[in-house]
Amino acid sequence: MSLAFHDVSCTRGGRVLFAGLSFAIPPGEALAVRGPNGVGKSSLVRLAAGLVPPSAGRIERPERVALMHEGMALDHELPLAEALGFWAAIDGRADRVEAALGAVAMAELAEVPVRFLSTGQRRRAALARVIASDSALWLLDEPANGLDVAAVARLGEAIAVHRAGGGAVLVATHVPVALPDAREIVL
Ligand SMILES: Nc1ncnc2c1ncn2[C@@H]1O[C@H](COP(=O)(O)OP(=O)(O)OP(=O)(O)O)[C@@H](O)[C@H]1O
Repeated sequence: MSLAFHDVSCTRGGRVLFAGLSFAIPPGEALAVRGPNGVGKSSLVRLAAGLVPPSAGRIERPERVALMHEGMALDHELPLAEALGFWAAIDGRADRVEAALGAVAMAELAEVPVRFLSTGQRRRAALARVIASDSALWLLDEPANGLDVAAVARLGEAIAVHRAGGGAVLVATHVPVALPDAREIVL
């Protein structure tokens, strides 16, 4: 099992966002989390990542988890490939940077400093960081925000490749992202 929530409750700012939530994402599977603004999608992703504790219940996750959310956490001063390489080296996967840049169609931007990237390019760079990490579980919070149609399609392809290799994915999204056979939770 890649990720499992057992009777999980989430309370933020004294308000219960959800309670008694149970689901599992086996290897190779995807789960889409949908719902209106402020309902708790990002909070669910943060719980899944272990960044905030559940107010009740238990969460199982694999050792290697990759999180993509609003912040990008790439060094703005470094060329893109180097900024990605910093994190990939920590993950012991420095050899994956080139392929990850190719998967998000950014190979030609490898030498461009991160601070010059456009909004959509920054999202794609964040996805490249996830791809390079070679983590069993991807947690993607609004990964399609700011992406053009072609980039959304490549996001869908990257997810499909990850799943075909036995990876699991949780996607919180407003935008339709191609997730064939994905289960869905509506908060
Ligand atoms: N650290 C916090 N302290 C208090 N309240 C919080 C905290 N973090 C989130 N909240 C509240 O919890 C609720 C859910 O927030 P969350 O970001 O999980 O929603 P969301 O479904 O991802 O929304 P959106 O679609 O707008 O991204 C919101 O009302 C938010 O104000």
